[in-house]
Amino acid sequence: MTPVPRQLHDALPRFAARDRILVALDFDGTLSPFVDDPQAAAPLPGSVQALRELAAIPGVFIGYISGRPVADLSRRVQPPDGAMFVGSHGAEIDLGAGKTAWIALDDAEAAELADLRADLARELAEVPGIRLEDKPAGVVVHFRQAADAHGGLAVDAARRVHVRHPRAKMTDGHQVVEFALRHASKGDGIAVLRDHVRPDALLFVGDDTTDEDGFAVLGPDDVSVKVGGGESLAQFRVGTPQDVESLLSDLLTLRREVDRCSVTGR
Ligand SMILES: O=P(O)(O)OC[C@H]1O[C@H](O[C@H]2O[C@H](CO)[C@@H](O)[C@H](O)[C@H]2O)[C@H](O)[C@@H](O)[C@@H]1O
Repeated sequence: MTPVPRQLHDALPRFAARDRILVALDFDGTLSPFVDDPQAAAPLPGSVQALRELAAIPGVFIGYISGRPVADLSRRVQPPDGAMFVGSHGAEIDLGAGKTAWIALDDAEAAELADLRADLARELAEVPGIRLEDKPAGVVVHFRQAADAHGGLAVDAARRVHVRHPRAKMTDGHQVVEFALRHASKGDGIAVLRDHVRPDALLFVGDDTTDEDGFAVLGPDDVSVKVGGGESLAQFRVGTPQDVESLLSDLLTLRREVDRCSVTGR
């Protein structure tokens, strides 16, 4: 684990000292390092442990916010009790205690998705190393395992398909192009979590283009952290999911101290 950058290190104690804090995390590229097979992605153990221990401290709430469907995300993150989930980039919500919003496509949307998927499969049939991932309201073209030139061909093919299916939202990600028939965003998801928890401050950590919608809805008391390079609205930046482990471990130490002082009155 590497130490968290100086400015973020200075901001964490203020965040940790607020009464109610919401710790919200993206999954792929943030809690989990990227891997070739999306089904093999797993959170780093230090982050899993820190989140479990944070969740057990009064006033701390944990939320996972991902492009993955909630059913996949909630199995994969090894969550603490009481954790909340935003999946499919904001289109699915699980706040626990039956407070859920699932995607149920109507017949026209289901037919559109089936057409879109078939169109992609046809266009990509001759491109080696491409994998399609199905989601409740969309489909993802993965080219992490393709040669660079083939990745370029896959992106071109995806753009051609998009012209024929303009109702779908197309988003570029890390070695993926994603199509979705429901146009929610991680900003929408964060708004739902905020409304539910009513925290004094919120920390959101993410690495991808879709996480920018989350950073965009944060306020002056909140803390935003981008993982990796590229343009970002986030206030702070770390390099890797291993750095996120360090960040969560530091936050745990700080919040334990806040809790200890509130119990002993010192
Ligand atoms: O919002 P996230 O939790 O960051 O999810 C975004 C997409 O992540 C997954 O794809 C990414 O991770 C894969 C596994 O490491 C990697 O192979 C791929 O190249 C990455 O783009 C996931 O498969 C998608 O469904 C998510 O939308």
